Amino acid sequence: MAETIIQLDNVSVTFQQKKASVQAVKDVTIHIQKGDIYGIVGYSGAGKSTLVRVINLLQQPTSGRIQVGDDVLFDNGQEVISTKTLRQKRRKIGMIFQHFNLLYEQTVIQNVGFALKHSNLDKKAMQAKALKLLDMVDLADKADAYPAQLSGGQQQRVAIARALANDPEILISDEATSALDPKNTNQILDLLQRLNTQLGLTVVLITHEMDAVKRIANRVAVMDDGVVIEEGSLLDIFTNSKEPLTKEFVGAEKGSKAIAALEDAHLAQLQPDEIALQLIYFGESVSEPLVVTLYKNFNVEANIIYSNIDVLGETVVGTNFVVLKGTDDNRQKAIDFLKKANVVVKQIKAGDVDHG
Ligand SMILES: Nc1ncnc2c1ncn2[C@@H]1O[C@H](COP(=O)(O)OP(=O)(O)OP(=O)(O)O)[C@@H](O)[C@H]1O
Repeated sequence: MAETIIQLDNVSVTFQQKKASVQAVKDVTIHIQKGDIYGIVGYSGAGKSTLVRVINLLQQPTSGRIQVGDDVLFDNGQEVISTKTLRQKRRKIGMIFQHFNLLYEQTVIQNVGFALKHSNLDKKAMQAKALKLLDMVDLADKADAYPAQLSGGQQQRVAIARALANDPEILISDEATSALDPKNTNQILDLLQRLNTQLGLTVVLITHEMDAVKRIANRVAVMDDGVVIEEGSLLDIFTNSKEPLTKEFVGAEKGSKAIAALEDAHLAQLQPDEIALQLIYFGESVSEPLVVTLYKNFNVEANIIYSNIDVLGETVVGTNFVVLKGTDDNRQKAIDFLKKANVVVKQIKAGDVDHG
């Protein structure tokens, strides 16, 4: 059974400034399961960084409850954990940022070793552990280099090795790929995914890039103006988003334009024996066999108006907008058949645009 590792309940953060107060986080509740790669998406200023900083109480909330693992850190407006336990707890929560925050006058291995200074390891064991961590991020050969001699992606990998020094259970990645080019971005994301699998590391991935989330996250929260406006599994968010901002992030706008075109071209002119549908399918089913099968088995013609294929993590997701033509009975049989084949079927009616 899934085990909740981060539990934020009704968390709010208000910054008091001289003249005004800023409510950066408003009554947010999210529960992150152990082993999740949990994406938090939103535009700049949405409150993402503030929200994740409350996880290890780098930011004190104004109200709400925070539990990490078995420990309640904050409740009823105050810290409910000793300073010592909080310090230990923080070591089990690694963080990486857009700017790598490395020590530039120290070598790569010294940078990683620095994070071990509170461990009980002697110098030799520290050295060995730092090297092992560098090996984990494929940088053992750069141990004696200086950060400035490394690419941005490599520097971020050093930061990841450092963040893993105290064997954390949670890694918070706050826009860690925002300063990197697409190739380095993907390498870092793939590394986070590998660490998630190999170490069972729970990853909280803050980003404004939906592509990053799409590549590795299994759950997603969308934030806007301090509020989590939508939350769900990656597939849900991509195939069944409700909020306009979520749709904007997942690029469903493209789909909605297709629906608009569909409306213009077809919806107004649908014949009594026609129906317009949006079909979403996962994995192997592809449009061609579908069209043939519907015709062969049910004597229903399927006219594909728009088709798109996306890759979400390991899953291929296809979206088709089609017009089915056939008798009422046969169309219904075709729809039943599609649903049985795990295709999500949504009817599109004029004036009732479902962006999906
Ligand atoms: N220490 C602070 N004092 C006052 N206001 C703050 C403070 N930190 C953040 N804010 C405000 O809180 C809001 C949320 O900021 P936050 O950095 O959490 O957003 P974000 O989604 O992480 O954006 P970004 O990616 O740009 O950092 C913003 O309006 C910001 O100006």
